[in-house]
Amino acid sequence: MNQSKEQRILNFVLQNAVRGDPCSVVDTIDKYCSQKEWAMNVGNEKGLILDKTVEEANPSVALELGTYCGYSAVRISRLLKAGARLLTVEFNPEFAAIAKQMIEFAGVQDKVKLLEGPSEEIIPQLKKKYEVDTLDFVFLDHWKDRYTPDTILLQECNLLRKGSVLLADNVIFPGAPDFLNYVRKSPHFQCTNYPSHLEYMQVEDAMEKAVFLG
Ligand SMILES: O=C(NCCc1nnc(-c2ccc3[nH]cnc3c2)[nH]1)c1cc(-c2ccc(F)cc2)cc(O)c1O
Ligand SMILES: [Mg+2]
Repeated sequence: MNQSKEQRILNFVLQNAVRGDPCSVVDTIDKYCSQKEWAMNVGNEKGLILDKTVEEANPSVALELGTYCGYSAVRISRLLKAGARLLTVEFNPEFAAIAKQMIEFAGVQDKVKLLEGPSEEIIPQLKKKYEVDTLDFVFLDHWKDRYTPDTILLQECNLLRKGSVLLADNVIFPGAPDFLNYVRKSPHFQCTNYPSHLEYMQVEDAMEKAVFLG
């Protein structure tokens, strides 16, 4: 049975990155995906925007929607203060299995909890089952048509507080036009756009930051 692209990415990391070193895992994935096979990791250019936004928010509890191979889970968790945690949601069991190994190899498993299932099922469980009060930071990088319904669901579940930071990937390509419309028109969000490029390509993309105003 031939390997999946995601398995090839993981194998390249296991053979070329430094175990327990999140930066080397991130750099090794970027090396593979820019030189060998494109993959939908946030990448290094948008990754720097992600880094700055996480550092500014300095979250105690962060949520990621769309784990994929775990690139941004490793990237985010390497910046978390002691005791802070990242919950990351992945729908696809094959991706989740790869991400779990990627997270463990990077040595960030104590900061990251990987939740398998659809976001619309997991978000309503965060308070009771995963002991979340409110979320300080949310990275939206899952199916682009889920950004808006899940942003509404987060509010309905009282998971956002004044100052909660949402950061959305791919608002230009593949695009999340309804999400941009929703947060920019809502009186409950203060939005900032960060023009960038699609990971490993010269195609225009952007990230959108939406701070919840309560
Ligand atoms: O689809 C993307 N990302 C989503 C993966 C995912 N990984 N997990 C989920 C999930 C997780 C819980 C969910 N709950 C309900 N749906 C769910 C979906 N979705 C994506 C696609 C591209 C892309 C660009 C150019 C192309 F030519 C083709 C593709 C670029 C990107 O940066 C992306 O992020
Ligand atoms: Mg993305």
